[in-house]
Amino acid sequence: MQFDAFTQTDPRLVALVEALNPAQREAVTAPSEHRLVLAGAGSGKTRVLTHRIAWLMAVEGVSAHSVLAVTFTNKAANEMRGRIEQLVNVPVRAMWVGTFHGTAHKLLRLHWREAKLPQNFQILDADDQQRLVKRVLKGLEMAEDRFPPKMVTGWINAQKEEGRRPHQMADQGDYSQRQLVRAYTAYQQACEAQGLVDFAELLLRAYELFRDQPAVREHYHRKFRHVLVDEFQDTNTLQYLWLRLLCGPEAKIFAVGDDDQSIYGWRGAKVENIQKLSRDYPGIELVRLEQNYRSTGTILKAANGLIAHNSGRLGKNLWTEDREGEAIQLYAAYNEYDEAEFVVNRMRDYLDGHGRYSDLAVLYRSNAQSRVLEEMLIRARLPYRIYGGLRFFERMEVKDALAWLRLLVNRDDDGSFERALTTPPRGVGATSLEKLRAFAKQHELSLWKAARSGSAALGRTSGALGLFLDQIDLLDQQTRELPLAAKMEKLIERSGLKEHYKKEKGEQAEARLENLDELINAAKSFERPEEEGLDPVLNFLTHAALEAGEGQANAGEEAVQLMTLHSAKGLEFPVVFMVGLENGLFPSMRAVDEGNLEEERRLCYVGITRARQQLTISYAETRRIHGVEQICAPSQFLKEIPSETLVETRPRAAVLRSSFGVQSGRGGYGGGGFGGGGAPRSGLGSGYEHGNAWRERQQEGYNLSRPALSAKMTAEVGYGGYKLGQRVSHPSFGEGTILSFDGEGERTRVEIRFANAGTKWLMLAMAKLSPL
Ligand SMILES: Nc1ncnc2c1ncn2[C@@H]1O[C@H](COP(=O)(O)OP(=O)(O)OP(=O)(O)O)[C@@H](O)[C@H]1O
Ligand SMILES: [Mg+2]
Repeated sequence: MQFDAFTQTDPRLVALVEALNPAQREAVTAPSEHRLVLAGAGSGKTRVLTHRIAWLMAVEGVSAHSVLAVTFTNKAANEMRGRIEQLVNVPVRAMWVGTFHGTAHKLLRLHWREAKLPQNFQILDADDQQRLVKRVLKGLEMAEDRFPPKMVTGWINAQKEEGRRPHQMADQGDYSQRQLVRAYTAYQQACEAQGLVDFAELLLRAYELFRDQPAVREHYHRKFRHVLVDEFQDTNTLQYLWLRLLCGPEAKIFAVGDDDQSIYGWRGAKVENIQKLSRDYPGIELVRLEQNYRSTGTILKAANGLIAHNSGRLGKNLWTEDREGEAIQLYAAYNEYDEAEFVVNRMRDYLDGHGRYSDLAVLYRSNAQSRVLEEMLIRARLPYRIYGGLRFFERMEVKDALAWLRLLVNRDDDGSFERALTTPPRGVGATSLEKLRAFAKQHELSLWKAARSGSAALGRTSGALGLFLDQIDLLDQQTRELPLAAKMEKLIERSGLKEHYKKEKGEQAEARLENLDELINAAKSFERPEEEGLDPVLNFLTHAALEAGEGQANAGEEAVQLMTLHSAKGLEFPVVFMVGLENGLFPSMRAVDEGNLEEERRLCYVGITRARQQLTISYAETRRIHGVEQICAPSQFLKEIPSETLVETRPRAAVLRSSFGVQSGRGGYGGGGFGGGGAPRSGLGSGYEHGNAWRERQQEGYNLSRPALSAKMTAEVGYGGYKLGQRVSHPSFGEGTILSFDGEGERTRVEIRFANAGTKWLMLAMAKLSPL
């Protein structure tokens, strides 16, 4: 049916199609055919999908029962349902809208018998799954060091995601592979026996249900006449196979996606599914949307320019009618604290102009980056929410490591005692722990004291426990004299936590290890000399406890949003900060090593295109990694973004920043050595001014290394003749590089990274340095 006929008859339908451009309208109102909407970010794909459903219901008389819509997150599913209800003005509870996992779960609940599951089957979450795999490995006498449970779990999940069952792999591969298949078989048997279903199994079971049960398949073939999928580029092999099975001969597929936003290849997503879809449904109508409605001209130009560096794209041309808008602000921070402070200051400026907290989003590559941002947001009393994740000090691995530190400080802290005793696991089981608890309670002792009592009542437990107690005492002795960060580092190593999380493998493990490293960085920042007199360990633990309970906004409350670039997919915000654009961080070292630079570039494209009006990009010239200040090179993506869309922002000379010892060395450069300056100040960012140094540097080929840059930016300033980036020699510590200064006059302190003695703060006046 053509929309024109309706525009005159029903005002609701007028509204439905009026808010669409001709290409979108065409996609929404076209007769039912298979359709693939392939279009760039912000071109209205999700909007078209939602309107399509509303149109089908309102005009084509399609019942809510016969629609299946698959989205990427539960949140997106809820929003989509709400939007459709608004458009058609009736509740659409009967409609199936959800994620792939959610839909599979629903099907298995409804058809547990055909799926050969017990009616009350339970979902195994990632932790439970891991534990079960561990038990299975033990039963098979497969050594944990050769087959770490985390690795085996990951392997099993990957098989399931490719649709492979153990029997299909029998007698294949080398010895290790055959052992893994043996573990998969036994694990699967254990799940079946106990009525347990893990996440990957949800999808595989649902797929097999459709494959093996013609009655079920045909029922859904009759039911679902319209199957709509958002973010199609990130479907994996099994999801695609399942979609194909779900769609009967009468069903029409409506898939929307963007090959330039495929960012889950590392998790098995196959962007090739886009071509596959065209091959498997030869008559499929391809729709292209080219007008972007989200971002300003400048932001779009930056995104287009960046993504043009990828090869093998399906190609599209995205434009906007929107005004050019402000230039993208680029900020070269001295270090991560300076970067976070800058972000918070810009947020304050925006909020002063009566903007809302929820307009603001900070996007980062790695989860661990949130810590410093959180610290600054809490200080600035800006409510924030971590979208799709936990606050830094609430993350499991961070709490695990802190439990060990707490226990060193206070052996009678029962919570920390239990946590440290059981993570990493050391063979003290639940029954033994129960016995210990009972004994402690009965004698009114802490768990530590109860365990130390060596009571016979604790039975066999005492062996493993005794070892643990001795380990804690020994660690305490060994680390007593160490500075806080070194102590933390040693604890993370010696407790076995690092090894424990390493075994997990994959992106998740990587994130946990990064968080543990970040914890060492956090500890380092508590070694500040100005806080001498206060015990840094206690100070640090108090800080961690307080931050875990502060700042985060409650659900529904207005808040600034923090999230990884991956979780930002599909979302949009008026003001976006993309932080940490440094080689090694973004693009991540791992991605580059593994040849996934193009996926990283797509991730950057996703980040840029989340912004509606303002985008600020930043990188730090130095960043603490493993507690050591490292000099960073700006991300290669910065070079790939058209330079005319960027303008460099820098602190004004008058604003010598203060609060975080390590960063105020930056004070030197506001005076002017760095680049051209001279550009008019923008109305935003009152403490900052904008220059065209960036452009000049680009013209220079932008190949200055960081030390060269640092030297350049401080060329005209310095403390007592010393400059940032300068090489110096110290009578005891040897040669090093100046990283920052703090304080003034006689009280000036200098931070130096020594080649053989680590990084140290010294009083400049006393330090007996000589320039090299
Ligand atoms: N025809 C239109 N008129 C006005 N606004 C529109 C139109 N089409 C889309 N928009 C708006 O543009 C923004 C981007 O739309 P949408 O989120 O649907 O894009 P998308 O293609 O799904 O983006 P992404 O690739 O990031 O998922 C939304 O705010 C949407 O409401
Ligand atoms: Mg979308």
